[in-house]
Amino acid sequence: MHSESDSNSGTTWAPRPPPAEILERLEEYFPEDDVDEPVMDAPSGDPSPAETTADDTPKPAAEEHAPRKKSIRVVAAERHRTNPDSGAGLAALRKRNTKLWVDRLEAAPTYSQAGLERPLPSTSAASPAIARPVFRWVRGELIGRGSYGKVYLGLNANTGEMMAVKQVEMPQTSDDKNDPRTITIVETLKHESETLKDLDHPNIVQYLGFEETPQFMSIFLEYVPGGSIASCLRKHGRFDEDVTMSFTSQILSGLEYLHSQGILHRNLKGENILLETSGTCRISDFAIAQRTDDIDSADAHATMQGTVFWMAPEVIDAKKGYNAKIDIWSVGCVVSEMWTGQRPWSGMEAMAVLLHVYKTKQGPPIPDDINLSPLAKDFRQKCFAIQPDERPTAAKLRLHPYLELPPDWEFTGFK
Ligand SMILES: Nc1ncnc2c1ncn2[C@@H]1O[C@H](COP(=O)(O)OP(=O)(O)OP(=O)(O)O)[C@@H](O)[C@H]1O
Repeated sequence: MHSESDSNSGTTWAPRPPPAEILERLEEYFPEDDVDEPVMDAPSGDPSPAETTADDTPKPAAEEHAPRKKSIRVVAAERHRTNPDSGAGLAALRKRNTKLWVDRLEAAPTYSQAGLERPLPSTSAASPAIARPVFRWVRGELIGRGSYGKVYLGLNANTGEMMAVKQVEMPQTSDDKNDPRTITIVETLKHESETLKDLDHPNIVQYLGFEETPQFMSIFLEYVPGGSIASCLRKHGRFDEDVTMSFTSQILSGLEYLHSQGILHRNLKGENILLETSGTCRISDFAIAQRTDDIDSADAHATMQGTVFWMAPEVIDAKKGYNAKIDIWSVGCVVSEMWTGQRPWSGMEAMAVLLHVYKTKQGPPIPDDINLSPLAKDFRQKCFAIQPDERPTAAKLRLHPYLELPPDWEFTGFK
């Protein structure tokens, strides 16, 4: 088994293994299943899901009744050959194809190889009437752990696509079923699924599906191999300015989209921004995201939610409510992380920060040895304006001259 630290044996800077490496050592990353056992139906001429269109043309009888069996390794290798992981454009295309494939299965569910397949109930808990879609998947090694669940590597055995599977255990005993913490954990994952399921943007982690079995509730997400901004800062130290500018623009682009959908993220921090090896940022962790009818007006029922070091003053003093501008403050904190290589308010305990921000309404300081340009200082000031209304929207902040990069700039990894 691989730990987070030893799984980076490839040539990439990314702390998680890239799909090509996983493919090479599939049996190590998916130890719970026999990846070489021929199990997947593979009628001759079956197109890869990425090429699949709604083709109802009847097949010759001989072809229809002569299924071959393929192993998961073969399916995954075929997928990787036709669609190697490379860049946001392809990734976006791949995401839509995966969704299509699930829809297609929904229309014609097949239940065959026991043990390998796990039936998916409706992608929406609120619409139980929909036929249960199926895709067969296998669970691999643990790649992350959060306060609400565990995240595993997963493989869609129908398409060969790598996934991240965020799972929580379903309560089994009557004590568990009445335990408020267990109930919260399950409800939180359902809430995250509901929030993510309709989102589609290159800077938001792509949702692929939802499953509930008697043992587990799971959501399927696109596998993002680069780790988080926070883990890359821990590994490589503070980023070069152009990388910080690029990542900030992308975070703001994802946030502009989220706000346009009436969603407040409420927990933006370096740990929750995942990276593709191409340098594409994906906002993740929608556990406490909130839908609102009007992102500009302060919600009277707002509660103190989020992670203290990234929290805006009006979240700490939530009596008057807050609006989407709390996410802009948090963006300022994430940019501080990238400038300094440290979490905001480094060296201070949560309670002290809470009191300090409540009293002073100031953003986290930048150490003296870090010289910010006048444009960077202006950007920072705008994020940490005390009055939420004086903070720019994500759409406006994205146009700040601090973020201007040469048009031919490309991410080439961390030094
Ligand atoms: N799509 C993904 N691809 C790769 N790794 C992922 C993916 N989603 C999550 N992870 C990993 O799993 C970890 C935990 O995920 P996540 O933050 O979503 O869980 P959580 O329980 O909501 O955490 P939190 O305590 O921050 O609320 C992440 O830090 C990341 O390392």
